[in-house]
Amino acid sequence: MDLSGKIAVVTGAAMGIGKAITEKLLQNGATVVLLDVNETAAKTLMEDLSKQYGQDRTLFLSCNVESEEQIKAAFQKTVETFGGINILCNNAGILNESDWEKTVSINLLGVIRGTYLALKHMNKTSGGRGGVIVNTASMAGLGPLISCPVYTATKHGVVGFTRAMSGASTALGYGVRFNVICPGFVQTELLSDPNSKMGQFSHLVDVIEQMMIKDGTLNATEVADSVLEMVTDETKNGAALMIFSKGKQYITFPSM
Ligand SMILES: NC(=O)c1ccc[n+]([C@@H]2O[C@H](COP(=O)([O-])OP(=O)(O)OC[C@H]3O[C@@H](n4cnc5c(N)ncnc54)[C@H](O)[C@@H]3O)[C@@H](O)[C@H]2O)c1
Ligand SMILES: CC/C=C\C[C@H](O)/C=C/C=C\C=C\C=C\[C@@H](O)[C@@H](O)C/C=C\CCC(=O)O
Repeated sequence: MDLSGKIAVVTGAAMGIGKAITEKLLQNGATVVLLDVNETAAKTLMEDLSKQYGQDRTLFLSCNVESEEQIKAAFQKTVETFGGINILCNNAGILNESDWEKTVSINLLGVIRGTYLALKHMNKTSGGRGGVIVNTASMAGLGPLISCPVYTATKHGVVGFTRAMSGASTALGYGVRFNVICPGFVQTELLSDPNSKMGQFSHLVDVIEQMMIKDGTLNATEVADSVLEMVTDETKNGAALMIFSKGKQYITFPSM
């Protein structure tokens, strides 16, 4: 897929992996709509992006992925401004084992909500352009992080939802590809002060620290490179890509 003229929406775009995905898509010719709740970070980023790419290839909309109303409005504004949606990156996510219901609401329900609302504009059977949706899971979506059981559950859910949506989209002729990225540890705000995010499991923080020492960490740009691959490679549909400091691997799942 050539990204020139394509319209992308990225959630959680103001910082970390979402910011890197945004920059990567802009570098490759797309127009990007940034959705985030952190208006301060977003506005600072937008100043930089506008200088680098011009005013007409980016738009920031304050949007909480927990809100159906806010996502619906953001997608409507996107279509009104740029004519449609070709690419969606459901990236927004948190790690909070204390407020685990919020973690589920953002990490899993937010991905489902964003997908279903975007399909109203992307689904070819209802007048959409088709395109691709790439969801951000985690390596914790492939195997358990024992210090973060709810986070693990949300990311397993994102992997399963993405793969099922890929099958449904193909079977129903939506013209929309679905792929999921499963990064290891990435140097972002989410990884800061892990002890404060693990709630009743904070005594297990040393497990995480040992894993980070053993497995190393990625930078957000390395993750964004993999997102670009899954967006542009039109053979990728239903793919889950594990990304770790020593490389990346497409996951083969048991055939049902
Ligand atoms: N950092 C890691 O080690 C790592 C590894 C694998 C997967 N991930 C996943 O990558 C994604 C991005 O995380 P990150 O590491 O860049 O974290 P981050 O905290 O740096 O960035 C997350 C962004 O999402 C935004 N956000 C949070 N809640 C939101 C909401 N309700 N609505 C809209 N935006 C919201 C934040 O404001 C922030 O800009 C998450 O889904 C996370 O689970 C992170
Ligand atoms: C505090 C969590 C920080 C970030 C979450 C983010 O999504 C990053 C996840 C990175 C790696 C996840 C790895 C999951 C591995 C599982 O498959 C399993 O193998 C780990 C289980 C126990 C690890 C014990 C050990 O190997 O030492």
